[in-house]
Parts: sequence; structure tokens; C-alpha cells
Amino acid sequence: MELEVRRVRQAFLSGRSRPLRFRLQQLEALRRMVQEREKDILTAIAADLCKSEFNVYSQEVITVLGEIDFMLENLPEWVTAKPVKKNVLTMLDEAYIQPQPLGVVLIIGAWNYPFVLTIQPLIGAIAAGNAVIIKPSELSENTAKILAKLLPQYLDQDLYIVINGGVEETTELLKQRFDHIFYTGNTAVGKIVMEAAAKHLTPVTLELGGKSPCYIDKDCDLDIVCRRITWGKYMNCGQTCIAPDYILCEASLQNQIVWKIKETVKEFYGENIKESPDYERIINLRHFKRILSLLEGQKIAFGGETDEATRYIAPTVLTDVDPKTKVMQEEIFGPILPIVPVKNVDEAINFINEREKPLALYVFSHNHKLIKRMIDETSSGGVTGNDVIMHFTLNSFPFGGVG
Ligand SMILES: NC(=O)c1ccc[n+]([C@@H]2O[C@H](COP(=O)([O-])OP(=O)(O)OC[C@H]3O[C@@H](n4cnc5c(N)ncnc54)[C@H](O)[C@@H]3O)[C@@H](O)[C@H]2O)c1
Ligand SMILES: CCCCCCCCCCCCCCCC=O
Repeated sequence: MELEVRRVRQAFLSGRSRPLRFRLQQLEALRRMVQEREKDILTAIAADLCKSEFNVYSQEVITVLGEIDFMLENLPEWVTAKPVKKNVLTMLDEAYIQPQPLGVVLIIGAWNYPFVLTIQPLIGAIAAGNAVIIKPSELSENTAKILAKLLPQYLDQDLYIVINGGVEETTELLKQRFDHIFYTGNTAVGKIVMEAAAKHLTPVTLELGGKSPCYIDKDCDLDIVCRRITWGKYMNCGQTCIAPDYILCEASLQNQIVWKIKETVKEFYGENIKESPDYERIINLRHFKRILSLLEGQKIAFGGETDEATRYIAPTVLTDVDPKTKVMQEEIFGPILPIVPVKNVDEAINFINEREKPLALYVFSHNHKLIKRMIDETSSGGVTGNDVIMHFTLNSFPFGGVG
């Protein structure tokens, strides 16, 4: 590892990653890779997550291509030095902010969207003039292999390298000194990464998980709300960092919500969900068992069918969920949707504020003042009103959690 990091640092110190022209060329080469090798990329991700190629394309490839275009369009302005306001002491001086690369960046990717969550930070790092070591998640092994094969065919082979491996290799990598570490994954490993980074005072970006609540107000179009929640919750079998994690609503809405979600599940995935090309599987047996354990003692309104051999868990809704039970203590990251009845919006706001800050928050209401109130009185990474997930798709927004 030490030798590989040293090789990448030498390449960075050569200075060739810095000129704007070089960065644009590399980003264009990356775009060519995605376009020319689309089929290989789609096949690898589809195999990792039992996903249809259409879903891979619409969830991962479109986002990556959009990010590259966004970067190519804005980079010339972003790299330009910006004059700053002067004072009486510096009136005759030149004072400006010049953006500069940090150096060697380590990107540790996650398996749930194994392409976009690895390539998106790579686009940013290249654009900023850095050298990069990419460590894809070992759990999405087909994507990890295809990245290791394709990236060197299109990008500078000394500045941007892929190192594949599991915990042992990542632990070894983390002993090295980097100038920034970008990690996506669970909070426990996030702490390991931050501790390792602290030894070198390396700045980190940690894209972690969390529970993302949905509040459904009585004044809303429940048909549309349930369609949207069904889409966002069961996409990728619930393995989406900003998937709706649970629903808060008045008790009187609960039965209607259950019925409408059930009908939408039927419409989206058919009568035999196992046969649907649009319904994915849980990534591995460890996660499968973890998710099953969240069902213990719960009232299953529909769903709950499982098959260990194929790691299938049906779209499931739980009703009258006690906030003290396990399913409400950790991020679900699977196709289980608890409904927790609350008296009103005040109770919903208190409920959210008493817990860890959500990565995403979803509010459904015709009442814009209520949505605004939710935004003002809670704190989360991002809020979407009357929809789910969509704020992730806008690259004009920042993305991440609080802290
Ligand atoms: N905020 C976001 O943008 C975002 C996006 C996707 C996923 N997530 C979160 O990621 C989590 C799911 O991913 P995961 O954590 O199962 O992914 P994972 O198991 O693939 O782990 C992520 C990375 O950490 C490395 N790793 C694992 N154990 C390690 C250890 N002990 N020491 C050092 N490195 C180690 C892995 O090799 C991998 O590259 C969920 O909590 C989800 O919410 C967050
Ligand atoms: C033709 C249908 C287009 C639908 C586009 C929907 C894009 C969804 C993107 C989902 C990606 C979510 C990644 C979230 C990162 C955390 O896990």
C-alpha cells in the first residue's frame, strides 16, 4: 500500500493534474468510458444487486453523466481566481482567492449504488486537480472488478488508481497519509475512518446513513403520496441512504396508507413480486438476517415474506409501531416501512428532533406553511416536499447529512 500511495503522490507532485485543460480532458475521458463501456458497467451492477439494466441506467449512469457535464460546464469558472474586497490598508494590493488541489484523495465507496457513489466523488476530485486512490466496496464485487479494469484504460494510470480489497486492505490503506478521505458507508466504519484520518490530521467527508422520516399531513393527495413513498422506499429493495425510513401520520390515516401502498406495490411489481425484474435483492446474508430481526414482535400489515436462498424480502409495511422497538432504533436499509402514529404535526416535529438528525426528511401536505414549518423547525441533510429522493438528483444542490 505504502508504495502505491507513494507512486500516486509522485504523480501528483509532477504537477500534471493541475492545469484546467488536463482536468477537462480526464473528465471527458471518463465520460467516454461510461458511454463506450455502458454495457459492461450495466451488466456488473445488475449482477451485484439483481437489478434490471434499465434501473441501473436510470439510477446510476444518468447521474454520473449529468455530474460530468455539470462539472465540464462550471469548472472553468470555478478554477478561476476570485478577487476579494480590500480594505484601506490593502487598497493598492492584489488580493484574491485561488482554488487549489489538496493532493492525494482516498475515496472509499459503498455497495448500494456502487457506481455513482464511487464515481461521483472521483469526478469532484479530478475536477479539483487531485490524484485519487479509489477503494470500491468489496460487497459489490462485479462493479469493483469492472472499475479496476476500465478506469486505467481511460484515465491517467499513475494519478488515478483502483485498489480492491476488503477490511484488511482498507485498514492498511487507512494507515497511509492522504490529503482528504471521502468515505461512503455505515456510521461505525465512519468512526474508524475518522480516527485513522485524525492521526494525520487529514480532513474527511463522511457520507453516512440515518433514518429518514416521512410526515404525511391529513391535507394531501394520499394516492400520489403513497405512490411516491412506495417508489422511493422499495427502489433498490430499500437499500438507499435517503429512502423513506418510516412514516409519521395521524392514526386515522394509517389504514388508508397501508391499502394504497399495497395497491401500488401490486401495480409496480405485479402479483408475483419475486418474478418482477424491477425488484432487487438484499446484498448479502448478514444484511438479510439483520433486516429480518427488525420484524420481530411487529404487526405486519402486509408483506413479510422472505426467502433466504435468494435473499428476498417482500415489500413490507408495519403498523402501530412502538418507537422503542429495534426497527425504530437503527437505519432499516431494507424494504420494511414502519408507520408510527402521532397526534399532529407538533408531535411529529418533536419526534424528529428527539432523535439523530435525519439524512433526508420528506413532508407531504397541500399546506405550504406546514412544509415551511417542518423545514424551519427541524434539521436534516435535505428536505423534499411532496416527493422523495428527488433532491439527490439536482446537482445544483449540495448533498449530505448534518455533521
Ligand atoms: N450518505 C450517503 O450518501 C450514503 C450513500 C450510500 C450509503 N450510505 C450508507 O452506507 C451504509 C451502507 O453501506 P455499508 O457500510 O454496508 O457499506 P460497505 O460495507 O460496503 O462499507 C463501505 C466501505 O467501508 C469499508 N469497510 C468496511 N468495514 C471496514 C472496516 N472495519 N475498516 C475499514 N473499512 C471498512 C468497505 O471496504 C467499503 O469500501 C448505510 O448506512 C447507508 O445509509 C450513505
Ligand atoms: C426514467 C426514470 C428516471 C428516474 C430517475 C430517478 C433517479 C433516482 C436516483 C437514485 C439514486 C439514489 C442514490 C442515493 C445515494 C445513497 O444511497
